Amino acid sequence: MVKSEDGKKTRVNQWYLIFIGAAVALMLAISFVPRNSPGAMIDRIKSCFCSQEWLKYHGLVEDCCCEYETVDRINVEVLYPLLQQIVKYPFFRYFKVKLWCDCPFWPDDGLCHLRDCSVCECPENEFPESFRKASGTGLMPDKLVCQEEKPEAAVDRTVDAKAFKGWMEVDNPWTNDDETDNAEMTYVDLQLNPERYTGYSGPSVRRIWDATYLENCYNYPSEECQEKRILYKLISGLHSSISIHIAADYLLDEKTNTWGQNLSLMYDRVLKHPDRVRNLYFTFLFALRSVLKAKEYLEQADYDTGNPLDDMNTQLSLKKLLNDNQLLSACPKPFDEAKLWKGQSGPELMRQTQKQFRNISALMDCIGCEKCRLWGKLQVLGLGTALKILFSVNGNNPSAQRVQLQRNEVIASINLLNRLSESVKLVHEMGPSVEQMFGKIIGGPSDQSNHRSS
Ligand SMILES: Cc1cc2nc3c(=O)[nH]c(=O)nc-3n(C[C@H](O)[C@H](O)[C@H](O)COP(=O)(O)OP(=O)(O)OC[C@H]3O[C@@H](n4cnc5c(N)ncnc54)[C@H](O)[C@@H]3O)c2cc1C
Repeated sequence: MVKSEDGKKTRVNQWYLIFIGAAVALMLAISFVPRNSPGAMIDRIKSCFCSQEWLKYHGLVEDCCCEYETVDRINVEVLYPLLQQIVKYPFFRYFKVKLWCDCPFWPDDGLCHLRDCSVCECPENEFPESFRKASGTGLMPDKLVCQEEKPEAAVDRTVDAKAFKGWMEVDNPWTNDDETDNAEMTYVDLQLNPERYTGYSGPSVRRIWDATYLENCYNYPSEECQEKRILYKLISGLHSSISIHIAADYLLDEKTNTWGQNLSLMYDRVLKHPDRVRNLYFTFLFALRSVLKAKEYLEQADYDTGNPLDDMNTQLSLKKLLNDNQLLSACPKPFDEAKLWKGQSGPELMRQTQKQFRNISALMDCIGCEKCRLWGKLQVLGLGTALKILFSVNGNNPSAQRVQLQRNEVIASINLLNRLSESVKLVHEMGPSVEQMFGKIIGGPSDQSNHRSS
């Protein structure tokens, strides 16, 4: 009896010890999950996160006709998946761009004014025959380009030579570049050159952003005028999107070439500043409105690149996006352009703003990193095209002139919309937890212990 009582006690003690052991093991396991791994941290935070903070992004997006919650929903359910498909088709992959940097503002910069300051391309005889054929459309002349040294900043110029057919050539009054085909133009495959961290930083790029904000939008925020505010918000929204892409695809370890997310950078540059997040949503809705307004033109445009199946799918996917019931009923007019340029000073204000935006477009030629210049030019052309669509065409007046777009403008508009859609999705999905992590738990913006900032 006693023996069996003892045995019972021993068994109870054993179970007790096993239980304690398991609990200790579990606690140790939890504490050894890499605390600095962003994924692990986000999961831990998600479990105790209260979404109150994120409520600051709710209701109508300022100056727009659509709510934050609706934007997030239609983006995740409609826009993002369709745009991701569309930009991979040949028509939207190849962008024509002048990569030389002829900075018209500060020729003594030392970075950008020299045409022979960097990469030499392969001699013609080393270049595949099929690519050489495309040189008639401007593939090869850009032999020497300027850029800072980082290898990740260089543009990969490999293209599919079948993809080029002529389109209408009409000038865009909002942009600086002459978009017509000429010897300085290069075709670039955007899929080979993702917008991501390039290591481009320092005083030369600061000068460009400063010039963009200070010289062109210097009156903001005291400026009362809505039109000026809108130009500022477009640039700020684009800036947020560029920063989100840098943070989302960052070179975490140069030695091992490890790429990943830099959450502290995402927080410091964008999420910490609610106005920058709001401007991102604004710019997204502005770009979306312009694409929806050009629906008729986009549905009928010629997407022929010599790849019949891809070209048919390009048109079908675009039609699906432009006619999506969920999108059109949730957010029929994302932005109301008819409110602008009213009153006596309207036309003069429009001329001024157009000139300012052309300056911003010209500033892209001062960017001392090829890949940044490529995406800077594409997205500024996308914004210029949105401005052209919204303000050169009067949608309520059937006799008004129909919008005429160049092929490159269409490519820029859709790729810009896709970039903004990616950024909005990232901010929506990661914003609350990243904000909680860096704003509260770690102790604020100055904490850089997890990642190196550029
Ligand atoms: C057109 C363009 C494209 C670029 N593309 C790339 C790229 O693809 N990859 C890459 O690695 N680098 C790119 N860069 C460089 C990048 O944008 C930063 O300039 C660089 O990483 C240095 O960042 P920073 O910390 O100095 O802050 P920056 O981003 O340069 O910001 C400078 C200042 O502008 C203000 N500011 C910042 N964000 C906003 C905002 N959203 N709204 C209003 N004001 C703001 C702040 O006062 C900030 O201190 C690009 C630059 C330009 C001009």
